[in-house]
Amino acid sequence: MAKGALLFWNCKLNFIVVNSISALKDIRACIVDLDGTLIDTLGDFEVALNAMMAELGRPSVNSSDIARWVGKGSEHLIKTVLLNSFKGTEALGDAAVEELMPAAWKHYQATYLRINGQHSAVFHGAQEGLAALQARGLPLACLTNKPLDFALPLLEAKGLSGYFSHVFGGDSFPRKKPDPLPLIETCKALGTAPFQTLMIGDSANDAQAARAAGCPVVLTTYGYNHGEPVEAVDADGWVSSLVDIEAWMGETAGRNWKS
Ligand SMILES: O=C(O)COP(=O)(O)O
Ligand SMILES: [Mg+2]
Repeated sequence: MAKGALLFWNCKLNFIVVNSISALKDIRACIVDLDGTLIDTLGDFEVALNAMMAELGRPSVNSSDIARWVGKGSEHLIKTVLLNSFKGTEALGDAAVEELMPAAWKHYQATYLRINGQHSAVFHGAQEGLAALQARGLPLACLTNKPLDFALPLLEAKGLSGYFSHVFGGDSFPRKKPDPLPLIETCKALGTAPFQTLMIGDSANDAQAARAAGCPVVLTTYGYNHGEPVEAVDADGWVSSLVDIEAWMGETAGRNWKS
């Protein structure tokens, strides 16, 4: 977190930390990440990955490791889990993992699609936060590294689909976050310039992609940031609940900030 950042507490004791108020002045649309920002999906990942590991005769994986590895899409997650699976001292090398990938993906996808959303929960304040941004007239897009076939039914099952004019997944564009391409393409779909389009995410992936695309970025303090403190990531601000973001935009006039 930058020195001189401003800290604002609201009456519900959520908090907001702001590095750059000017970055949030001209926001005309928002891009919202999914896993770790809107929905706590660790339970779904754990069930799908462990069903896959059982099918492949590999040891199970725990949710704290998954929290460190999630965020760069399914293929990256499956490979990381396989590369870090040990039977005693026996580990899988890169070639063995590559060979297992088609079967691993088939098992993972089958279970994920079957249990999608059953072990996941919308984060406190996320739905209210989307509603407040929508009520302000801001078009919203969901941009996740999750495959689109996983993201669409999950948003539907959790009652969040209606907030988004567009939903893009990790397979919607040739490259995923932290590459800026998905953000640039999402801005085009929203019809706003990157500097007018706020990225709301939970990890360095979202922030790096936003910086490279020229979008302002706010991060949540509660998601999955590869096991690293999210406050150390280069961003324009941090929130403990999405419910506060809309108020924060209004807050740039007549604000009640504390240093
Ligand atoms: O890597 C994933 O599957 C999900 O990542 P997200 O944080 O971009 O939604
Ligand atoms: Mg995320």
